Amino acid sequence: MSQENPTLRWGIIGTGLISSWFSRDLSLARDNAQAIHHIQAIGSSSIEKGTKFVESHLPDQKQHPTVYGSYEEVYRDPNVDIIYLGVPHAFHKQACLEAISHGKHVLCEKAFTLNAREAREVFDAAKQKGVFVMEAMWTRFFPLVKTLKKLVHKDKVIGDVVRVFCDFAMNQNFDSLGPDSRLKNPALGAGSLLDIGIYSLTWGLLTLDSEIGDQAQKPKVLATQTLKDGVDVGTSILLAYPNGKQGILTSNVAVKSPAQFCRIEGTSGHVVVQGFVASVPASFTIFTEQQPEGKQYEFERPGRGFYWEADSVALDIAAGKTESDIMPWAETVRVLEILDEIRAQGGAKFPQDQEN
Ligand SMILES: NC(=O)C1=CN([C@@H]2O[C@H](COP(=O)(O)OP(=O)(O)OC[C@H]3O[C@@H](n4cnc5c(N)ncnc54)[C@H](OP(=O)(O)O)[C@@H]3O)[C@@H](O)[C@H]2O)C=CC1
Ligand SMILES: O=C1OC[C@@H](O)[C@H](O)[C@H]1O
Repeated sequence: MSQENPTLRWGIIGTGLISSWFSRDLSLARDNAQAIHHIQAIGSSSIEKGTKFVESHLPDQKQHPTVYGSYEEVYRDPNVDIIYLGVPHAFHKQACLEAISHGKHVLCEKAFTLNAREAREVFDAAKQKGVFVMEAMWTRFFPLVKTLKKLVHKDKVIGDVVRVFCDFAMNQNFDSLGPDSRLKNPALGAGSLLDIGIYSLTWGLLTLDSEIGDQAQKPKVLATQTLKDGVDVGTSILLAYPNGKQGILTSNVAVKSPAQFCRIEGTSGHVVVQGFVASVPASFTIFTEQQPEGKQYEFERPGRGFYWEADSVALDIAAGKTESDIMPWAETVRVLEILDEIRAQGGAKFPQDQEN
């Protein structure tokens, strides 16, 4: 690691599954790290839970993080540079606004907010405070994705992209979940779409178009959802682009997708992306007339791969930026506008949609 690598001091909010994955990855020793990450503080609903989190997931930290029994104390901690939000979607807007009001930078889990209106409110606040804010759509930061985008959009290895299929399905044992689960309670943003369908949509958007945010083309959106007690357990999306390209993108909480979760079809070949699920691509294979047997590209991924987005955030903040070029504010808003349209057509509603 070079001396010039920037250092970020993180305050982790919420001690559930994703915070454990993210914190462990930040603590991983890596050869090609581009930043130094310190977990400075943990914010939890109780000191006991926060302490247990540190013991379970960060036992080897040289300097143990400060554990707070509230989120607000983390926002107030002068030794914290950036807040990582690992709480259910429904709390993202309020937590972002509170962190920003204390002048903290924010990396907020996907889905960034419940709808596009909430996201605009957060970005307006970030703009006023001049702080960095980003949706933690970590998959976009995988080296695999960067390489794939170059091969598809710049080198045109499969000609012009015509169709993209992507599926993220996993059995979440929906029927056995309690009513307070974030995967079951509409007030917590439950449903396959914001939890996992957002990845299928992401693969469609980044492979059907080389541009993102305001520069991207605006596809027509057609969608249907299967609802159980008002929660979508399955969503199917068709993105229809003005020039005829189509994305067929799906999510489901009752079955598991096969490992080949994405196929990108072009005028002179196709690419298959493989991985355990669509959030964690591991390799892809390019099939062309010249290589009908396929050429596979594999990528190393020590730990889980959350450090790629974290390094990118650290470099952006060190450069004085308030948003990422890879996941800019306009792209987060665009994704949420599409998710809003899908829900309007499919029928999944959140109580917060009614708020002004
Ligand atoms: N990038 C990725 O791969 C993944 C991203 N996620 C995203 O992370 C977020 C959190 O998901 P996940 O970690 O699975 O959720 P968990 O239920 O495992 O943890 C959420 C944590 O948020 C805090 N919390 C505050 N209020 C509530 C509430 N009313 N109900 C439940 N938890 C509450 C709790 O921490 P405490 O008690 O300590 O305050 C809880 O442990 C979601 O937005 C999800 O989309 C999730 C999994 C993977
Ligand atoms: O982002 C996610 O990816 C992995 C899933 O297990 C999880 O439910 C989801 O939030």
